Amino acid sequence: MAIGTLVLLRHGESVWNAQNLFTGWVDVALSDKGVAEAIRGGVLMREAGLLPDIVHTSLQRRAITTANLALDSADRHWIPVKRDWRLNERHYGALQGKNKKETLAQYGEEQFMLWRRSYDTPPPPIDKGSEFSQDTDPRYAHLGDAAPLTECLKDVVVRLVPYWETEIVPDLQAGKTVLVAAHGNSLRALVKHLEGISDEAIAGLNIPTGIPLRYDLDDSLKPLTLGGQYLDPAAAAAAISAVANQGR
Ligand SMILES: O=C(O)[C@@H](CO)OP(=O)(O)O
Repeated sequence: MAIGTLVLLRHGESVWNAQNLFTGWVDVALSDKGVAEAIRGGVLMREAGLLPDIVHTSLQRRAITTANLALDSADRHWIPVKRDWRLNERHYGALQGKNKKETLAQYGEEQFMLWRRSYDTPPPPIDKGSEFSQDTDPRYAHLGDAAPLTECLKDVVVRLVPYWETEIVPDLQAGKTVLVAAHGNSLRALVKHLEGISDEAIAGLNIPTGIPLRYDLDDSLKPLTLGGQYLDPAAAAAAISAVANQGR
């Protein structure tokens, strides 16, 4: 059977995206704009005839709500769903809850970009028990000491690729159209793996909120079109530069 189609969807704008705060594992809701983006994402899928057979989401509200809204407007609200922490946003450590602009002003451009976009420099770990820590969150209790207190993108690749291989690839190999509703950095990690992007070049890749990104794959799961295809390329281009310039 031919390999199925992969559709990546970053959640719609969250209330913390709107306030320019580092978010990571903090479970914030979509903003009104994010709700509209999610609904439109589903309309774009429906108009493109790209109808998911199964959806994979993180354990975070902004991705789950986005998937629900998008699938509802695509009339695919009834498909099976799998959720896993491995699709979560990168844990942003002690930066969670901090304003990006203030962090840039306090630490300078080099440190700020090292924390945001370097492949292997994690922010300082979050203190357990602090306001924006998830160490007592029941949805991560099964992780025990393996629950991260901070992550760099490399850490996300390490936890995400096994989920890709064991849970998502079999769905694609069964010929399904697979929607992955996740986050800016977990999707950057997945695209890095899919396209074999170098540790340096991945710093320049940003993913916009709420615009489905289609990947057609060959038999060895390599993308037929590098970069995939956004269902609204003009909106994606504008939103990508806005993500890149956050903090400024
Ligand atoms: O704050 C976050 O969790 C992420 C995504 O919104 O931010 P950034 O793009 O700065 O990695």
